[in-house]
Amino acid sequence: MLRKIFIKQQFQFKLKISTLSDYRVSNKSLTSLASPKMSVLAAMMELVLNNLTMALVFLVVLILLLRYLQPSPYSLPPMPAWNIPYLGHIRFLMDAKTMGEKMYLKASKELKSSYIAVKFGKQYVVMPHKFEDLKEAFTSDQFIYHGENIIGGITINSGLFHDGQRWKAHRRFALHALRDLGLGKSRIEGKIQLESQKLVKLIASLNGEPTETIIILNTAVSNIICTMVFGHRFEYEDTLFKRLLQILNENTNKHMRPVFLSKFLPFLKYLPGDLTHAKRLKQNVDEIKTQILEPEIKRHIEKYDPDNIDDFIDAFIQEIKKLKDTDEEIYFNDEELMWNIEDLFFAGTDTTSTTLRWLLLCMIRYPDVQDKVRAEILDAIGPDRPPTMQDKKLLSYTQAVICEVQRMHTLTPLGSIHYSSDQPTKWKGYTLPPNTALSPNVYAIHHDEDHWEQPYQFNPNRFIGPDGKFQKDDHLVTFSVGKRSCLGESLARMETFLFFVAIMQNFHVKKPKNDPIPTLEGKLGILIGPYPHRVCFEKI
Ligand code: HEM
Repeated sequence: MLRKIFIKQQFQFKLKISTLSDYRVSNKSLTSLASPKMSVLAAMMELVLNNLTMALVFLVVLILLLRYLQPSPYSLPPMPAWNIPYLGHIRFLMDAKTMGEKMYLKASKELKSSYIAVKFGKQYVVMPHKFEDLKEAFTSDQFIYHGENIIGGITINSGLFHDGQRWKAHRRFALHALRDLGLGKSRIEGKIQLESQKLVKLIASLNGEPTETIIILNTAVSNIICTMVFGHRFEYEDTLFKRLLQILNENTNKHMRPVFLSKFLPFLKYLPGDLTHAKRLKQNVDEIKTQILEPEIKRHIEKYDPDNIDDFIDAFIQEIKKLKDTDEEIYFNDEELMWNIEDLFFAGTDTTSTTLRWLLLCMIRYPDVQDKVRAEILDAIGPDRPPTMQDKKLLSYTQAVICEVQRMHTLTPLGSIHYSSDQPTKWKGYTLPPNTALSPNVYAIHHDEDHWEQPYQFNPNRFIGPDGKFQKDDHLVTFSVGKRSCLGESLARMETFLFFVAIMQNFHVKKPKNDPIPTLEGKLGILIGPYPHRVCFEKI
């Protein structure tokens, strides 16, 4: 073998010499002016110069290749094939219809591992596909970060979605403030009841004419956040309010997904135009800030009365005053207040209204289920009395339907992305690189055959226990788990229940006679929601 290599090298050397002598013969201008030794040197120089570009390209490729092949001090869970150098598994991001959840599930099955890793650009992402692994990861402090908020080169500021001390201070404050303002108590329940009666009135005024549900449901749901944050609701025709809803809707459905994707492929921000939608998102956020939030905050500061804390803004102003000259002062000022309100609107509007839209769509697709829900409601509370949270225990089937819709139509199939710290992290025997992302495949968890019987079938009865009563299931992780789980979970549950029951108590939900049957496939945005479709509400 060695001999073969030696002969090959001798042959290549001879070839080089002969190439040089050929070159000397052909290039007379050089050889005629110099000694034979000099002419060989000059020919070599020219050859090198002529091939310098090639050599440079070769060198760069070699360096990149060596860096790519360099053994890593880190180890990762099994990775799917087709990891393109420097781009990674971008094929998983290419599906225009889904977040790739089904492809990751397929990869996890092929790799025979319930957790896998993928790479986008330089970013490693670990993906648990089982409830137990998600719970373990999110209830520890290992993946408690949400990562940097500089996206597409633009700072998208945030209080409640931030990290470290700032996030802790804001989350603690928001939980206390929302509780003191009546979350979990009858105060907020009364406001939701009032809003649901307004919604019922609005729907009744349509006289069974077909309507898109996005606007009316968004209006009702965001009025609850307005009541909590600003201390007042808006009339449905209010121009400013309509614009606020339009912006919120645009951000969730058009801008937020490309912005989040650009977190993984940061080079996109160098391309011309606004490919990442970051500029448009920022423009919208700024409009909400200047047109709605700043005037509201100003109004609250002017009328502030410490003995009359009515809403979230009042409570925040009180906190600013309380924490003046303390270490936490930096987290409580007008600017931080603004970001906290933005977060509450962003997190608390489309999530709840999209859940309600899925519920109504499923009632159209499963009329027997709709009839059973209505029969239960009418039997328990009759046609006139507005529902209360006390009625929940009487409405087991209705609760089961809500859970089944949340399971089948997961709003966030890849959950919310968390990150590890800036140090290597030990996880399940692997050493993950600093700032590894963790994105749970919630779709896979909600369709796990080892846990759910016939997971692809719509069957509310899976949430009914042997005693015929509603039975909750921890594997339904709509609001996530752990320290970063949804801050508005109890509000969202209350809203979903009270709005849904009020609609079912008053109307038959149908598709318009000549419209096609609305699809159960989801439309991709930052959440997965139903495709636009029209609904007829027939008064009972
Ligand atoms: C059906 C409605 C809702 C759903 C499905 C939902 C779901 C979620 C999910 C999956 C997360 C991510 C948790 C994680 O990072 O592990 C989250 C976070 C959050 N949600 Fe909700 N949510 C809903 C309604 C609301 C409402 C009404 C509010 C506000 C009042 C709200 C406020 C928040 C906030 C502030 C966070 C960030 C928590 C943190 O990082 O500490 N959500 N939500």
